[in-house]
Amino acid sequence: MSKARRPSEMPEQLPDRLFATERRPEDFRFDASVARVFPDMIRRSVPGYTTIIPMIEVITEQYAQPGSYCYDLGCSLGASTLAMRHGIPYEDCTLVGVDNSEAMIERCEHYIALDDNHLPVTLRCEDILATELSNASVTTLNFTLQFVDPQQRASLLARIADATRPGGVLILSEKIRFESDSEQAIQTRLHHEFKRANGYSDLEISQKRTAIEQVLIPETLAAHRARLLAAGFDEVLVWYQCFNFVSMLAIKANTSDTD
Ligand SMILES: Nc1ncnc2c1ncn2[C@@H]1O[C@H](C[S@+](CC[C@H]([NH3+])C(=O)[O-])CC(=O)[O-])[C@@H](O)[C@H]1O
Ligand SMILES: O=C(O)C(=O)Cc1ccccc1
Repeated sequence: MSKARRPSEMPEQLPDRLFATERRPEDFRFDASVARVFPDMIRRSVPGYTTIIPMIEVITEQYAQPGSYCYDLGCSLGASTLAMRHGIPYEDCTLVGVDNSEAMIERCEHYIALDDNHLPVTLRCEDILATELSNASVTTLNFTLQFVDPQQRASLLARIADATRPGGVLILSEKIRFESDSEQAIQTRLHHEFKRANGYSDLEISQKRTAIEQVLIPETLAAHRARLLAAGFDEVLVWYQCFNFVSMLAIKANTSDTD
């Protein structure tokens, strides 16, 4: 007899209890245990995530160009990829999602297949530092650059800017740090209060903090801005901020604007 399947092959999603009991300190990794709880984890941990995702659709609709590539770098389970898919108004655009976690990409394939929009999506299980980029109109790094080795960030952004057409954009969402120690302390406390309001205990907050310390390296808004401009973008603006989480839009001017 054939095995009963969950409706439409929906991957199993669990609540995030990864840090609820005492565990030995180990660096955070995007493995299968994180992939299983990821939708719950990111929604309860990142202030503004549930607003940023639908806005990625709005921004993509504004900046996608016919016959271009749209990239979602660090696509995880495809929330930002699907937002881009729904925003792209041209059938001849190519949408590419890239993530180097096999567990994420495997589940992402299921979510893409369940979605009601049928623009083809190519998923690459690759390092975004090595993935090929060209002819881009919209590229998204939705909370991914923060996990890249700081030494590698400038060359990645330069590669993205080089691959971006005139009038194209990079949507860059990041956890940031602040130059002022007092602002850093206040914004961090507010972020932790947000997590507490979403049901995380002090133990979960403190163990997760230790686990991400060496792998999620936040930078200041000024550092992001300067590096995006040096990489070849012409304008950088913040379109969203909640506590220490921001989303920026880096724009390549239209050639007609710069003449
Ligand atoms: N060098 C790398 N190459 C490829 N993938 C990478 C790399 N470094 C990290 N990743 C991947 O980047 C993703 C970051 S999560 C993105 C959320 C998604 N954008 C969303 O809108 O839901 C953000 C977060 O967890 O805070 C993970 O899936 C990593 O495997
Ligand atoms: O949970 C946190 O404290 C964060 O800073 C955000 C986060 C979300 C998902 C994976 C790693 C970090």
